[in-house]
Amino acid sequence: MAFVSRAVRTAWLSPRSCMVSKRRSHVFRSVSELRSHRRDLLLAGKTIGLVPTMGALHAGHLSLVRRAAEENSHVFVSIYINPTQFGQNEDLASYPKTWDSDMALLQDLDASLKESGSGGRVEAVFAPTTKEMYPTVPPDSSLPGKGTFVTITPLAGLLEGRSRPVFFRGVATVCTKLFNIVQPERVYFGQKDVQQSVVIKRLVKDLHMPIDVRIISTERESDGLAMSSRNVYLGERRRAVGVVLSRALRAAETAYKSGIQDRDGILAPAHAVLDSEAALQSRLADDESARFEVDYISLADSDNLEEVQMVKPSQGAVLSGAIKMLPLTTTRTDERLGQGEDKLPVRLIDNIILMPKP
Ligand SMILES: Nc1ncnc2c1ncn2[C@@H]1O[C@H](COP(=O)(O)OP(=O)(O)OP(=O)(O)O)[C@@H](O)[C@H]1O
Ligand SMILES: CC(C)(CO)[C@@H](O)C(=O)[O-]
Ligand code: BAL
Repeated sequence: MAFVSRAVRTAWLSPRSCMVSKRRSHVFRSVSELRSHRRDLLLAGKTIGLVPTMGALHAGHLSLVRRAAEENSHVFVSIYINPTQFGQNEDLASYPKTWDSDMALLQDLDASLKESGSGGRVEAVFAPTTKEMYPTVPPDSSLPGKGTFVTITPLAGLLEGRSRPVFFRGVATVCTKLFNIVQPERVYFGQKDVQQSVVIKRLVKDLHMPIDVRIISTERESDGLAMSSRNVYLGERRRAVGVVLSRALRAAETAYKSGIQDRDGILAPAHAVLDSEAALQSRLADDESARFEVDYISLADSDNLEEVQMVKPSQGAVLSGAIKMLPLTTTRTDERLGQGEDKLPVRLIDNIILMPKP
């Protein structure tokens, strides 16, 4: 049954929460209420797994929550679209918000955890206001920017950081805040955002945070596209072409698995897949093509994400990439468009870990 704390809290309002078989869970908006509840749980000997998210939940997020429930008695999910990680020309304003379905998904998952009778529960959602998260000065996405920030160099400037210069400063800062507020035993992040996972591990190590960082494998659509909240921007045409990134990385992985260790030998098949798809799209008419730009294809060291020329079989490496699906210039009335009618560019990222070989 639900833990009763002194904290003021809001029961989830979905009609499903009225069903007897479901447990009451809590939504915290303020730091002080959450802390009070967390203290009670600590005194009761409970363990907390935190899953930080920006909402618009999908099966990838749920796999993190499920793992957290296997390893902790209580799971906290944060839902907060953090402004400081969005550059000034990025999609902060249009980032998908699906609060009701997020709550329903978490509640259904909690009900199935209860039914299975094993593991922890989805205890609480932390959905703070921006004033609560940035109490002193309004969040700033400019460089150098005003505020209290956590920066991790040079790691945060590589790969994603080259195209999104404030991204990891924002992520490291907001995660430090979340970790300080929730004080979880364990935190759960997705492999899909591989550089983010390396940044978080570094943050926890360098700032001596007593937290275990767990990285959970990427959930994919049946054709291989990595699930992502931003996929809702992809209508059917861009969605079909977007899988090219995953195909390209798989081709490179196949080369590695066949025994190739040098950078060019591993990456050439990935570039061949991307070039051939780009050529195909450029031959199609504007109302049939979905064009994209390749930001990077990287073969890097798994600890510091510096590019490598050779993969040492004993160490493996990280193969990662990013492409930008360009807005459609001409749409047809007979096609299904994405959120925003395919007028927004969409950045897709993906990666594969090249495992060390025995
Ligand atoms: N397909 C996935 N499989 C496993 N974990 C995922 C997947 N997608 C996202 N995550 C993880 O969920 C957490 C929250 O991510 P976030 O809310 O930004 O969702 P997202 O799908 O990555 O959205 P975005 O489109 O912003 O990249 C992160 O740790 C992220 O790595
Ligand atoms: C970790 C995170 C919740 C920080 O805002 C975000 O970057 C995300 O959802 O991956
Ligand atoms: N999934 C990482 C959050 C972002 O891209 O802003």
